[in-house]
Amino acid sequence: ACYLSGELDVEPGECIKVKGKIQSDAKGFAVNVGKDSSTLMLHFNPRFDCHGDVNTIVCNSKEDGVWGEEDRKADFPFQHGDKTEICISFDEAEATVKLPEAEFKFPNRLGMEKIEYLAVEGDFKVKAIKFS
Ligand SMILES: CCCO[C@@H]1O[C@H](CO)[C@@H](O[C@@H]2O[C@H](CO)[C@H](O)[C@H](OCc3cn(Cc4cccc(C#CCN)c4)nn3)[C@H]2O)[C@H](O)[C@H]1NC(C)=O
Repeated sequence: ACYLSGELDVEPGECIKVKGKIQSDAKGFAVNVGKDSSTLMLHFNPRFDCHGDVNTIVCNSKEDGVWGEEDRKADFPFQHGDKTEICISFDEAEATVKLPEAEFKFPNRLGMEKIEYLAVEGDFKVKAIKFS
């Protein structure tokens, strides 16, 4: 897992680019952004085969340690072993996850005004993280 926490200050309109490689035997991985590990604007969790889900992206928020309502996306633009770049940005209404060939939206349920915490977990090898 790779965590950057507490010292980030990503504001609306700015983006976090996480570049890396999905492991060839990946079961799943997650990119979490928010205030800290208990307060997440977005838990972006592509599942190849875990928790009973196959090739499904599960998104959720977390408020004071309590998960919100899950949002399962229709598209699954990932394959084992893929190199990819995940760009996360947000505004007062929603978070946007831009991938090379897909884009997902998730409501900014907590009305967060900045991202101070980033964590990448699971079967994803981080090559670079850029803020722009
Ligand atoms: C049908 C009745 C029951 O319903 C199920 O109930 C489960 C428990 O609530 C939910 O699952 C939880 O869902 C939550 C989002 O909502 C979260 O993803 C949370 O995981 C947090 C978490 C993150 N990490 C780190 C990490 C991340 C990714 C990869 C790895 C790896 C690896 C090495 N191969 C490790 N560890 N734990 C998950 O447990 C299911 O979706 C839900 N299913 C449905 C259909 O509703």
